[in-house]
Amino acid sequence: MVAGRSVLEVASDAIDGGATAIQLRDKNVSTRTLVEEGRALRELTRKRGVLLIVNDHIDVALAIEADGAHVGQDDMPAELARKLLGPNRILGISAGSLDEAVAAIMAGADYLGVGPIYATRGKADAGEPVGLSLISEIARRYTTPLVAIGGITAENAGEVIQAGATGIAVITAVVNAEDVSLAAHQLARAITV
Ligand SMILES: Cc1ncc(COP(=O)(O)OP(=O)(O)O)c(N)n1
Ligand SMILES: Cc1nc(C(=O)O)sc1CCOP(=O)(O)O
Ligand SMILES: [Mg+2]
Repeated sequence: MVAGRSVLEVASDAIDGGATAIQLRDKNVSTRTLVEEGRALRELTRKRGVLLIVNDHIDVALAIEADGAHVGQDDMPAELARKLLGPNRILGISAGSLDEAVAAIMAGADYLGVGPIYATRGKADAGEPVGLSLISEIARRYTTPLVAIGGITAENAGEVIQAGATGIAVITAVVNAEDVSLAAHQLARAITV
């Protein structure tokens, strides 16, 4: 459940609003439950033609035939994640510094999750905001797609894209919204150039 709504309902409404990828990120459930959520999301995302990425759990990503997985600096090492996922699934890797970005690109990241851009309530251990300059710095040097994350709203999403991000990843501004579909729509509009 997310803010009183099922994971499936939130994802479906977000897709209605324009989300092009859904990340299954649930820190508080058993692997069994994660697989159940993942299977339901796989069916939904296939039907709706959007990507499904599993956070942290490469085994679950493979088990539910997700499009890919996302790992951070404390998760499965990137090289092993790539090996386990194979060449065809999407591998996203978190980067909170230029050094981490370079290492992730060398390890075979298909995209980088760069953040936290702004202060966030979506991740307790996210650390201090890195700001837009890290996005610009990575974008100047590399062509790997950059997904900006952390404190992103419809109000600041435009400047994040202007700085060089390819896309945005959002929790609070979507899942806590009264109207999830409208919130996703406003975010999608804010990043449409
Ligand atoms: C798109 C995207 N970017 C970054 C993260 C964060 O991953 P991580 O640092 O492993 O932190 P947790 O999400 O696992 O708490 C992400 N999930 N997605
Ligand atoms: C899951 C996550 N990862 C981050 C990072 O910096 O890697 S920030 C974050 C939380 C994003 O939530 P919100 O959209 O509510 O700020
Ligand atoms: Mg992680």
